[in-house]
Amino acid sequence: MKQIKGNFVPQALNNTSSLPAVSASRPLRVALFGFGTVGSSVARILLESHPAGLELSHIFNRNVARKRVDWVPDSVVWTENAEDVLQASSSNGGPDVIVELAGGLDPAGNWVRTALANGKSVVTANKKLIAYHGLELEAQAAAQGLHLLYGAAVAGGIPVIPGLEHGLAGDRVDRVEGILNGTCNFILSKMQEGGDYAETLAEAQQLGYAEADPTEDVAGYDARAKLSILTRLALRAQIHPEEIPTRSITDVSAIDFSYARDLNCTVRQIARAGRIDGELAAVVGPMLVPLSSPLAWSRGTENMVVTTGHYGGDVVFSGHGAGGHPTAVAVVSDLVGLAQGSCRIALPSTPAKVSTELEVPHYIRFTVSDRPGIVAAIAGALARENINLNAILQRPGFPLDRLPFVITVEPCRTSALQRALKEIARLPALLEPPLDMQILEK
Ligand SMILES: NC(=O)C1=CN([C@@H]2O[C@H](COP(=O)(O)OP(=O)(O)OC[C@H]3O[C@@H](n4cnc5c(N)ncnc54)[C@H](OP(=O)(O)O)[C@@H]3O)[C@@H](O)[C@H]2O)C=CC1
Ligand SMILES: N[C@@H](CC=O)C(=O)O
Repeated sequence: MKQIKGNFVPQALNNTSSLPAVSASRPLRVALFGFGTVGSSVARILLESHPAGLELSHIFNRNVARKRVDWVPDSVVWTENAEDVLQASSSNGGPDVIVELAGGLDPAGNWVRTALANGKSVVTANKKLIAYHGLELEAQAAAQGLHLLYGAAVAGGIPVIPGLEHGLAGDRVDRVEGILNGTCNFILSKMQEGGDYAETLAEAQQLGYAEADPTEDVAGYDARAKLSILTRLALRAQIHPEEIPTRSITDVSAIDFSYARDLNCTVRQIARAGRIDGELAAVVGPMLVPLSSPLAWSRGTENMVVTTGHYGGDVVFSGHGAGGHPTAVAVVSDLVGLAQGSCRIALPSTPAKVSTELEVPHYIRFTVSDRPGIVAAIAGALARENINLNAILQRPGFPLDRLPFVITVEPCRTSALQRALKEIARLPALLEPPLDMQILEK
């Protein structure tokens, strides 16, 4: 496996930009839209490191007065009027580049469209916007000889997007799999050590890792947006994020870590997509990860992406996938690329449909009011779908009126397992729907 860690600036391949480059008479003027966790870190790096060819000129945010900080020089314009900045001509003191760091589809999408329409290139970390409207926005940018860069949109500070575009364009990637949400990894890796779900989520919010609405993180919507971007760039298949079957981590509890440990595994939120028998399969959710897998070693906000290429084999990208400074590094790297006149490699992609059929082993946790015949009834429902049991695990010490136990099954088709679980869910002894998680095989 080849390891790529940290961040790198893509090599300039050609220069079709209509932007002034570093060698031009003045630096690129940069306007930040959004001065929150990532926006303030981008400002810090621009002002502390002074990357060549870049000048922070504007900061836009709603209710901007409360955002002012003394470490930003007086030359920077603070404003709460987005239109003024977007319409300001760059030949008359207006910005050359808009850095969108507010998040969400609207009004961020409109700012990006207006910026491009007014001749300004855009850098963004907004995975939701890119997952839902990236193709349209890239076409708008290209039509005007401008750039739309979003290296921070997947896996925060890890250069996965530049790595796919500049490092793996020569391969045919058949599979992409990994940990794409820092908040979920922060929560699950702390739960593995005995931490409490709600307390850890609150901590992730306080540290600026979570989305403005943390449901985006825990329900898997953030990871599925990132997976759809990766699927387009790595597998060259355009899929709508909402087509990806997605499961929340909220149903995972402490007992699942105990049973996972008995199986030499832990639990992580995994996003995976691949071509299987000519079909494109994609899924996001909590899964059992063998302790021997590098994915199990990730802690806190670490993300990890493993791509499998037809010619080059596995490549692993790892690092911090959330947090102001790591994410800002990716944003500033895009800006440095713009200032140096580098441009993205266009990776062609075509529309695809997501197959929901996978053939993988599963972990299923049942919570029952104990009575004779439950295991036989469950085994019968699985057998009717031709699903083979692998193991039955029952830890002692739980009350009989609320008993959690686990069955693992051999690789089986998703649709067959869903039919069996539907039948099992009707058993009167079941106190809650079974929790079903895929088990990663390596
Ligand atoms: N945080 C992270 O680790 C990562 C974040 N990202 C992405 O980066 C982007 C920014 O994230 P982050 O910095 O964490 O978010 P924050 O919520 O910390 O910052 C967003 C900023 O934008 C402002 N803002 C939001 N909506 C508007 C609006 N309609 N008008 C004016 N100002 C607005 C907010 O103002 P106010 O204070 O009033 O809410 C806030 O200052 C998002 O797209 C996120 O998904 C990507 C990778 C990692
Ligand atoms: N909320 C996201 C931030 C980075 O994309 C995460 O936790 O990964």
